[in-house]
Amino acid sequence: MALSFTKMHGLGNDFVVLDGTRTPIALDVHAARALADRHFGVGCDQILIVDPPRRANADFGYRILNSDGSESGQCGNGARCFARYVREQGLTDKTLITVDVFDGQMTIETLDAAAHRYRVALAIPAFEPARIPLTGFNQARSYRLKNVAGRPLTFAALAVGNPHAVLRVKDVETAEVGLIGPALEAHPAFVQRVNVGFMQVVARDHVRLRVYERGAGETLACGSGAAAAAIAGIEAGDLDAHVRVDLPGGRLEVDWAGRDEFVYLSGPAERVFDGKLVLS
Ligand SMILES: N[C@@H](CCC[C@H](N)C(=O)O)C(=O)O
Repeated sequence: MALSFTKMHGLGNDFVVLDGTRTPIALDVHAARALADRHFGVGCDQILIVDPPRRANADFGYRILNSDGSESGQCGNGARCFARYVREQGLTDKTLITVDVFDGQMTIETLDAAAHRYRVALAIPAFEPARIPLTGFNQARSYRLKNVAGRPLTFAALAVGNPHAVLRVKDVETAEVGLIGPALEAHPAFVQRVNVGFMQVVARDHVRLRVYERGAGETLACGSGAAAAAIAGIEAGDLDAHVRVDLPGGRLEVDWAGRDEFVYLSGPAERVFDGKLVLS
């Protein structure tokens, strides 16, 4: 049996995209890991599956699997690639699509089809610890853990469909991403693990960011991480409502008008190649 796929990326955060609208796609942890493996498989940070909608008002369903086989409720860079994919595969010609994600819905707008730029209304951020989920704390602007990889750590925490911790650093280049990232990702306070962002504030409308992603390690860009970092900075009073986020793979734009509002993420979506997997 052969399975068609498309390799895509958003600022180097790379994906294998599969169409599950015609034939249902079930990938267990082992199959997902094998597909995402950069040496023995196609290789990617995440696998994105386009599903039929789960609710009457949606156009599609969206499943996201990390390279370690775990499932996530959100992938911002993937959402832009998703929109490009469904249009180019002829699955829709809409310029505004509504997509069912794990625990909600998001809309994705084509800003410029020729330049492949998209804007995603990602989620209304959640700050309540139970919704992140983060245990052992009451809701606060910042949280402190005494010992993460031997260091005391202060961070903001929120969910935008998936969980994020955001740490402030002086310089993203020298941030201890490889040490703190995996230690906080797996800290027992985050019962479903967490994506860990390291944010350097450059100006009120500009940050630099690196993200150690849950289930994938450090990536060249993380869309939901960019949104979470901008929100954390806006909540702290250090950033304005429009933020340019520079990641190792390039720039994303985030807009957030405040509590109870959707956060918007804008950026590119690139198609790399199409292929066929022969499944034994
Ligand atoms: N690359 C993503 C986030 C993918 C999921 C994440 N690793 C998680 O487990 O929540 C993005 O662009 O948002």
